[in-house]
Amino acid sequence: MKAAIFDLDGTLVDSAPDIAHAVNLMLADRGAPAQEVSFIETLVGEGARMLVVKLHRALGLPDADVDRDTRIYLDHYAARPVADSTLYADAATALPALRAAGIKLGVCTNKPQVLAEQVLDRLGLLPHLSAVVGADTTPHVKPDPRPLLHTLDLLGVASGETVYVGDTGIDLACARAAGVPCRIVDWGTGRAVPVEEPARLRRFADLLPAAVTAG
Ligand SMILES: O=C(O)COP(=O)(O)O
Ligand SMILES: [Mg+2]
Repeated sequence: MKAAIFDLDGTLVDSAPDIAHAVNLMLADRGAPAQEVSFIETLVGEGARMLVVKLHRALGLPDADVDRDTRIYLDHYAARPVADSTLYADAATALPALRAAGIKLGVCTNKPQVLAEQVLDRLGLLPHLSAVVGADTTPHVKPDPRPLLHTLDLLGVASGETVYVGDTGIDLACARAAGVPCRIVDWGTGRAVPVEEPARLRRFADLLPAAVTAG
């Protein structure tokens, strides 16, 4: 394996508290009731616009307001992107170890690129990454395979030489369409995704070549 590419929200970063904070500020702006973090977390993974589409459907808010409310939500989020977000599992130690083992690292997320880079920087992961591809880096978002294929290009690796690590069926579908092996994390929303045991990832260090040889 020459490279490992990670999804961001729900995979590397538990960003649900900050996303929920921004969503609830947007809902307050329009006089709608605040929602639980655990509910908002289930709406994440298909990009900011789809989050707002799903929220509007659940709350009976008009579709016509989706674009405006997406902008308001993203403005709130960009103003306070990393107040309560934390890294999942052993991300802080395993990513430097993977890089030290000569494995190229990238992120492919449906979060806007600049916001993704800010979050990754504040949580200390950005220096370990050779590529960050976001929702607006290419004209496409996951599950379209093209953002992931673009990440492979930036890393200079082929689909069979890498692994994509994610937390949703969107990530699985994207990886399958790109011909990239996929692992689904065993935390957060990843737990609800039905995958065979070999595709399950319990800690990032299990991606290390030594962990593979040790069985
Ligand atoms: O849906 C989003 O905004 C981002 O989600 P992702 O990092 O899991 O792709
Ligand atoms: Mg995710």
